[in-house]
Amino acid sequence: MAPSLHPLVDNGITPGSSSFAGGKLRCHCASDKVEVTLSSNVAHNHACGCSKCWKPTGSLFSIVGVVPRDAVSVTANASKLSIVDKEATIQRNACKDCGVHLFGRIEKDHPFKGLDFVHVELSDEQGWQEPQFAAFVSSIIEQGTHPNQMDDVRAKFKSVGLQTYDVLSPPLMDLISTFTAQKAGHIFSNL
Ligand SMILES: N[C@@H](CCC(=O)N[C@@H](CSCO)C(=O)NCC(=O)O)C(=O)O
Ligand SMILES: [Zn+2]
Ligand SMILES: [Zn+2]
Repeated sequence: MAPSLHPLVDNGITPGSSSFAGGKLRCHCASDKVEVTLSSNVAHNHACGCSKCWKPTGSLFSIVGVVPRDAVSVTANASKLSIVDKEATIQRNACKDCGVHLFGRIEKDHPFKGLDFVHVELSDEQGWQEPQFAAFVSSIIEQGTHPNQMDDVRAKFKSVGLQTYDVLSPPLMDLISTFTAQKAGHIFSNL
């Protein structure tokens, strides 16, 4: 049987709703769940194959999107949260008991500072933006996927309509490079 890419991808993509304005994320604990309330839908939602993003058990990919950090509030059991790696660019706040990542925040100077990374599958509401692309696809090899499986993985994403990238999508790569160029003194009008 083919390995699961992610439950939100394996059987085809369900479109989200453009009028959806957010909802609640909850960790996997049986009781005293950490709850995070989002007052916005996500953007740039994507499958991520990197080793750092939280994935459900048995899945090769995470599904992760961004929301403005002002749209994120911890509304229950905040004391169970702990930062996985304080040195990482994205400080992933995980539940100490079940390990689920509730939100990832960037504190350092970075093109994505101001955006928090979240996993919409932690919500039981419908309407979240559907995955738009697959990122860091080759990174799954670093976690043990055999290189000869990569054609199948990329073909599966293609079959559900998702483009694959080995870093991020072109719009996000352009944002990163624009930030780097501005730091170097380039001035772009009409951005
Ligand atoms: N091959 C590495 C890649 C790790 C990586 O750079 N991950 C990206 C994407 S996370 C969501 O798209 C990143 O921005 N990381 C910053 C951070 O995690 O702090 C691997 O697989 O580990
Ligand atoms: Zn938990
Ligand atoms: Zn990732």
